[in-house]
Amino acid sequence: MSIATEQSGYALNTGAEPALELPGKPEPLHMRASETALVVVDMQNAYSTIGGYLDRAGFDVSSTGPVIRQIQRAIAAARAAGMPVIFFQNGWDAEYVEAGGPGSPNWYKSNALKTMRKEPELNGSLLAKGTWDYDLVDELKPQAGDIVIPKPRYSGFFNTSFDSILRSRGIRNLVFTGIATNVCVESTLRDGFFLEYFGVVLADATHQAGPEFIQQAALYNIETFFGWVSSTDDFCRTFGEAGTGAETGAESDTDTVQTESTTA
Ligand SMILES: C/C(=C/NC(N)=O)C(=O)O
Repeated sequence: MSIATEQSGYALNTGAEPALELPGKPEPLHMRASETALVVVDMQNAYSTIGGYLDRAGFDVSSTGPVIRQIQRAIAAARAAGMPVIFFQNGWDAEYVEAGGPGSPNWYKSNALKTMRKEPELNGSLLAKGTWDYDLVDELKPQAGDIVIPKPRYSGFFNTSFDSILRSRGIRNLVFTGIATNVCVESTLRDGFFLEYFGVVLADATHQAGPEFIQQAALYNIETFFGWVSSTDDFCRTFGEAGTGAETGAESDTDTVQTESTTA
């Protein structure tokens, strides 16, 4: 069985662009580049660099290097195919107002907030806008034409402009990369599922927060209940590998769409 995500009579689709088959589990998907976005979830120092939040909170981030390289390849392919690349950046204002206080479950469940309460000297340094921890990693800087969306909670749909950005562009398919598979990637893909978006994870371009079996559990959940699982190779082969990805590290804020986050 295969799934065709194109809709007949869709306003922004002239029908001239063929739907391409992306291999995946439990079955391949048929999608047009013009109806698809590559989503790069929270590739910040906090989540993938030694000394960042996850590392300080006791999670293993020692094997995120290959994930960064796969994301570079996926970004290069998406840009070459004319597909929007949407970067999420997770975190809050410097005073943590957006994180929510004791009236918010986030105050109790965020391991960043918990770590800072345990080690007060870290206060202000984890996931705060304007800090190294909040910054996207050097290898994955947005370029002109990319979209950057700050988000205050695990799901990229919550209190952000994500849904409006997607709907205004006629995007129906979301191809996910980033960290962490079992937290922000899965949360965003799940919310997208409820909003009728087709979500695909490139397994080797994601990394979990927790032991390796958590990665497998998240992928099982996605493949079985909420979406599809594919690979960077398949994505690049389907949409056209473009270069090595080395050029994706070049920083350029010109023309990058930086959307506002709302206060939690
Ligand atoms: C644990 C965690 C995960 N974030 C993410 N980007 O998946 C956090 O933000 O505390």
